Amino acid sequence: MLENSNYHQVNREQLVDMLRHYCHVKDEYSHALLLYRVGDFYETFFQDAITVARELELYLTSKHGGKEIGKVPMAGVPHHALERYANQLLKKGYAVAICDQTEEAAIAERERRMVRREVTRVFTPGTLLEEALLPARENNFLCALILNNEHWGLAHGDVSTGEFRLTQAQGIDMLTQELLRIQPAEIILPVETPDLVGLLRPGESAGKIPAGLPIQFTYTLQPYRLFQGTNARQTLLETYGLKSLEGLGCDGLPLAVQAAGGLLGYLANNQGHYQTGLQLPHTYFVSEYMRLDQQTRRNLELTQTVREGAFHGSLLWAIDRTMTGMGARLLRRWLLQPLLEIQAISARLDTVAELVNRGGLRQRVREHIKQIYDLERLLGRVQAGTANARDLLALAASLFAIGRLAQVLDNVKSKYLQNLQIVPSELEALAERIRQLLVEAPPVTLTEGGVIRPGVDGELDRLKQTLTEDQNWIAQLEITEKIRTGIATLKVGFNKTFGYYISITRAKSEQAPADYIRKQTLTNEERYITPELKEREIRILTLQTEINQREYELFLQLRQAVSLQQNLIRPLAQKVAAVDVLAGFAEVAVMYNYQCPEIMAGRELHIKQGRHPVVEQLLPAGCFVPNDTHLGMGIDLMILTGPNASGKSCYLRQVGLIQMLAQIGSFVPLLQAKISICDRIFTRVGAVDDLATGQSTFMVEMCETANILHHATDRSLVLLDEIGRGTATFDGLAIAWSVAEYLAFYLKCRGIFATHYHELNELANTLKNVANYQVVVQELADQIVFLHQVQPGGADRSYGIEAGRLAGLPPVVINRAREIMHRIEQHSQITLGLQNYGVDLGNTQGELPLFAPNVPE
Ligand SMILES: Nc1ncnc2c1ncn2[C@@H]1O[C@H](COP(=O)(O)OP(=O)(O)OP(=O)(O)O)[C@@H](O)[C@H]1O
Repeated sequence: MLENSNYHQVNREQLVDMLRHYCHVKDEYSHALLLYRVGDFYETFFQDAITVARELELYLTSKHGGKEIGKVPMAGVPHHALERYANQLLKKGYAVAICDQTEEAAIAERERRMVRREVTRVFTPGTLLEEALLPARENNFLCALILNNEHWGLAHGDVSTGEFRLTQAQGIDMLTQELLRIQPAEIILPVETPDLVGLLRPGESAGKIPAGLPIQFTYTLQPYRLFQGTNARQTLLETYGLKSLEGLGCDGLPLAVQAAGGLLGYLANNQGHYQTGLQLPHTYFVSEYMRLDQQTRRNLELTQTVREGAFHGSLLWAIDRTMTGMGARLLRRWLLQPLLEIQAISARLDTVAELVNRGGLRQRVREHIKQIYDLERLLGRVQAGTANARDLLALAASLFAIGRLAQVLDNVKSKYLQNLQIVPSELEALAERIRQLLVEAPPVTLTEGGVIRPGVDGELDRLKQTLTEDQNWIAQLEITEKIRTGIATLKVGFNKTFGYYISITRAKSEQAPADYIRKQTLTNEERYITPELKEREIRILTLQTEINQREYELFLQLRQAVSLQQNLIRPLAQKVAAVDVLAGFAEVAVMYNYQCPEIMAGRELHIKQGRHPVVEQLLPAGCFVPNDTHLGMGIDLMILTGPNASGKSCYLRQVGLIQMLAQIGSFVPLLQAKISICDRIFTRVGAVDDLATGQSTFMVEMCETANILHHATDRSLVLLDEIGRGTATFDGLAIAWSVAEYLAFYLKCRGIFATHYHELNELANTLKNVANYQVVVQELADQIVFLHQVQPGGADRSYGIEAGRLAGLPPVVINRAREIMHRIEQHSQITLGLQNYGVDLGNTQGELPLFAPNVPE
């Protein structure tokens, strides 16, 4: 059977009709798995069957392919379980094309031909609209990317919400970081060679995509013509009915325009009758936001924890109190794109402050927001033509809820709240129209009637009136016929095959009047029709079809009316999302006693009694020990020492997270703060082998450190935890020392350097902008008590041996270690070198001093 797995190689002339058609469709959708409707199943054949059976753990069977051909592989899924199976395939990075029967099988059967089938939908990971396939609180982005040497253009859109953004910049590294921030479900790349067009699942793209791009995403290779300059520009202009691109802010960004054109072109080609509902694109620049590389996003555990990759325990988990999917998605974006402008941050902070100070207002705002559905996704379905009556009712209910929200905002002061004071009257009217038109609890399907209220459409009411009359006539028929025939057991019934009939028991069938036409004989009864009954029946069926059609028409008109207002609904949804996020910030601030930071230009970072936002929520209430931080005014670099598990890493991250929170416009976990804007936060935390790229722990550490030293500025915040641990002690110390020196002396960035090399405390003697801090512990006779307090001064020794003792190393090992330690300290060249290292760096201008090569005689 496996010899027939390649559909390209079978002789199509010899195939049975259906499989020939399958191959024909497959030619067009070769990049996707083709699920082909046959009766109650979606079947796959040839290689697709083998793949689907393997991926979904289905039974691989076979189908007769033709006399000369024999069996071909086949695997299928029941039609009602399509979404579930398609979802599994999509998660594994496949595209799935659905080829449906587009007419009643009975019609084709009657005409003795094959039932008509065509592809009605292509699911690709980045073009999903189906609610069941999408995570509610995260975006599902489709990216399009074009490279021109070092320059690149990037467009990303979410067809389920309508968001669409463009940018252009330089440098593959920056592009990679941007992709890692967006976490696209699918990336479209142009290729010149037509036979390469297709889909590369995660991990399959190595060597097939430009070097340096991350390979963990799904890439869809598409013909270059979609991206070609004039084509792309034309696609953009036509899609949005524009004359020029000037208003979009991307006119001078040819690569961004090409990427956007490529993305729209791909959607147009792939979405069958579904339309793209992407809103007008918004142009942004990476430089508008604080730059965070993937390493820092990961180390600060912004959206997931390092160890388990879990949401629980991440910063997002700690601060997300949003109540709508729109708010949750916006918060994620804000978190990964902290702001750089004081004014913009202050606008958010002012709103949070107002909602913190006015508790009643905050509660009312949140109450109303809770009643608002995911307007962005509802609108996405409206645009795609998949929204049903329930969706429109949810949309109307949301618009009403926004109206009520507007009313509680009548005397607010902050910008974000004022933005929601007025709901456009067109939208109020639209919500009213939806409510008046649709019944309260409509069915999911749209073509079987029962959707539109009585009294809203004269035509529909007239049809329904006639239908009722006919139905009443039939209901009466039983009574009148009983009287006419004198048969008390006479009944009027209905079945799908014969329609309405008059039923008389066999015993009484003799008494049937002459105008009764016998239709069916059963064991105990005879069934009849009369010409008039048949006529009424035809009328009823026709009326029912007309009513359903009219209802559907009215619904489509209503959906169209909603669609026409998308330019009013979308911005309103975004305003609601922003208030949802900010009201969530206020809620967190009140719950955990966060304070408003004073945001400043310059380099100052003053934190009084700062706390780690996540650890404090994970520890029992009141257990977290707050600590101060002062950087940027005299002291730029803190050398932080302290025993294992004393809290160094926690403190380091806490400072980074407070800085982050301030720049996304949230209150911060501390007593008082002055926080200056950072251009970037860099982190080097812990050591994890990067097995994926085959780098050792130490090499990963060095690469990350090199990246920091190349890119940090005096406006950056650098958080380093344990540099130089993965090599020999002396190498490690030497590297740690020179890195710290470079940061403080050359770069003058603000930073914290946590280390077990207490020798680094010597640096503070030579560099004025370096200060020593330690996390203090209390040493009792047989144990160390962790106080988690950060205090000025350096630890004069490390506590590694102590930690070993607490962990249960045998006493003989511990004692021997102490002895060795003592001897090393006495004879160490490092100690001697540091002791003799006497250049006053504080007075040195612009030159980095050299170590005195002070080897003892
Ligand atoms: N300020 C604090 N208040 C209360 N508990 C804290 C505080 N800081 C840290 N802890 C607790 O101490 C534990 C150890 O902290 P952390 O991992 O930061 O230590 P460390 O000094 O970096 O250790 P190592 O040097 O072994 O990496 C944390 O998991 C946390 O539960």
